[in-house]
Amino acid sequence: MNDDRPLLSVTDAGHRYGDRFGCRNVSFDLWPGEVLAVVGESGSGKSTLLGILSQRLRVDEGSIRYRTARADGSGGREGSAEELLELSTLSEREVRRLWRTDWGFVHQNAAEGLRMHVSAGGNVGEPLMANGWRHYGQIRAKAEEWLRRVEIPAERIDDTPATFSGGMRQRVQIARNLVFEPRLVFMDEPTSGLDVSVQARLLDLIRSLVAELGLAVVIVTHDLAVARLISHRTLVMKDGAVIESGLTDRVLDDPQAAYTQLLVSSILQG
Ligand SMILES: Nc1ncnc2c1ncn2[C@@H]1O[C@H](COP(=O)(O)OP(=O)(O)OP(=O)(O)O)[C@@H](O)[C@H]1O
Repeated sequence: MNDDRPLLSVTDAGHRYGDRFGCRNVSFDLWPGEVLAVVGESGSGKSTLLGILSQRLRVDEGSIRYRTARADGSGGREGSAEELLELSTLSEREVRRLWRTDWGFVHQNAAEGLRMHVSAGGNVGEPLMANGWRHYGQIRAKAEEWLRRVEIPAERIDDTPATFSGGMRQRVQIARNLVFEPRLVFMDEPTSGLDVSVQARLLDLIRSLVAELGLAVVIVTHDLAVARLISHRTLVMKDGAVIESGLTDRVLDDPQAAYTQLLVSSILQG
């Protein structure tokens, strides 16, 4: 993999709801292996930004380019064939292919990212089948391996996520999203709503898997502690615009924008 060029290049991107912008003039590059946190208060445009990056929402302004390693169509996976895709020009089929081979999405609500009444093993095996795996034993072995990696006890492989705790569901969701070796993973508040101790363990797990696999991640969170723990760089959003960005430690330890200073100090005051 050529790591010297960004995987994702966002230039002045925006999305409009009617005549109002949900986010606007957003620019950044994301490299393989890099975790970018998007923080800001409710209504600041975080979900809208995640929406246009992941092609769930239309890009009304600007450009989002993604560097894929795999040639489109019926051909094999000549990993060396790289292609720079302008997301707004892709067909639905091309976007679906990216979801199958390149992109993962970890939702806040596990029910959106999992099939709650399919076994944990089935949830993790499905993306492999979508990528052409046919041999049942191999699929099952890979699902077992991934459930182990996310610390789900082997004896729970045939149980459904509906019977799991919140933390376990998120871990299955992570396994389902990483098993096919994506290059870019979107995460929308993946740890909120969980107990603090469960949250800390899950963040640790995410951090180690992301480092091990060299994934690029865009994580939306309203929790600066999450950004601190997991991200290399942080974008701070307010009223649909990026008001500050930089290395996470710099942004949180030495915030330049008055709004970021306020965010950081409100956390310090508890
Ligand atoms: N479907 C929609 N229709 C109209 N306006 C919307 C819609 N979704 C979001 N907005 C508006 O766009 C702006 C950004 O919202 P967005 O949901 O992206 O913020 P957010 O930072 O993700 O908030 P939260 O943390 O509460 O999810 C807000 O002003 C919001 O009211």
